[in-house]
Amino acid sequence: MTSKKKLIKAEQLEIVYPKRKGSETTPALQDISLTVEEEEFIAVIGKSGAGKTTFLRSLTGFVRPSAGKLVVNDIDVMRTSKKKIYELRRNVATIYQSFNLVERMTALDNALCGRLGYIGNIRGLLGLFPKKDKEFAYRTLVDLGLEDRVHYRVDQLSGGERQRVAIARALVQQPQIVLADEPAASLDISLTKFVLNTLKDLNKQNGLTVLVNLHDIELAKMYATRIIALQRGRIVFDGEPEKLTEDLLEVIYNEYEHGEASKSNE
Ligand SMILES: Nc1ncnc2c1ncn2[C@@H]1O[C@H](COP(=O)(O)OP(=O)(O)OP(=O)(O)O)[C@@H](O)[C@H]1O
Repeated sequence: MTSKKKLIKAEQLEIVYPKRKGSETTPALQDISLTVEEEEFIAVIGKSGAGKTTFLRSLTGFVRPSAGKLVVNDIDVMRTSKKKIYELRRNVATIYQSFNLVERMTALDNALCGRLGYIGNIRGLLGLFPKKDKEFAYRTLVDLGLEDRVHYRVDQLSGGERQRVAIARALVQQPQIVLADEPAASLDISLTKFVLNTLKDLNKQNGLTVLVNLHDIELAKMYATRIIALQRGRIVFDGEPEKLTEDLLEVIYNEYEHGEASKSNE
């Protein structure tokens, strides 16, 4: 049996954001040690502010770790050159909570942006994408149910349609890893499942590695083969979904309520 490639290796990773006026500096992430192998489908869960987005952003060098070690796709994110970071971002696509689309461009042109890492910004700005890239972007939008929206400007699309354009752009990139930050946020449940099914199919059929931040525990359990739970920047669970107990979920999601309750009982 061939062993799977380790795509992400984090060792005692710590991330501290610069201090804001009048606030204390507490690490957004601390003591994060984990390994992600190719073809995993991981859901990252935790309360708002637990560090989920920070973790995903660190994987493509958008947030710089303060301590520890982080290697993604054989690139040491903390010590590498800008050129290598761009190379990394070509192989690791991100679907953002806020989509990050170019509003005045069409769905097709936004999807084509997924090819920029391959042809360069200048050719991209001039729209000099190879025919096969254009066909691929078109097909991907059609597969995501946007056939009659391909030539619409993004600012004319609904939230769910924009989300699908953002997914198309990520898939057109043909990445090894997809990071999805709360892809369910602006979608109704049937569209959410459609998006997660799409990622799951690519995970199973093409070996795509997926890390997805999810608020919805039921969806996390339904789709992921591994769940990582964060609480105040630390990993409090990392394992198979069936091992995540109700008791632990209660601790992770109701910590503040319990804190308040215990204070009022003092
Ligand atoms: N740019 C920033 N500057 C300073 N602090 C930040 C910044 N971004 C996030 N934080 C802080 O880091 C912590 C983790 O935030 P993060 O956005 O990673 O959490 P999250 O689990 O993704 O939350 P949500 O589910 O609400 O998106 C929070 O305390 C947040 O206030």
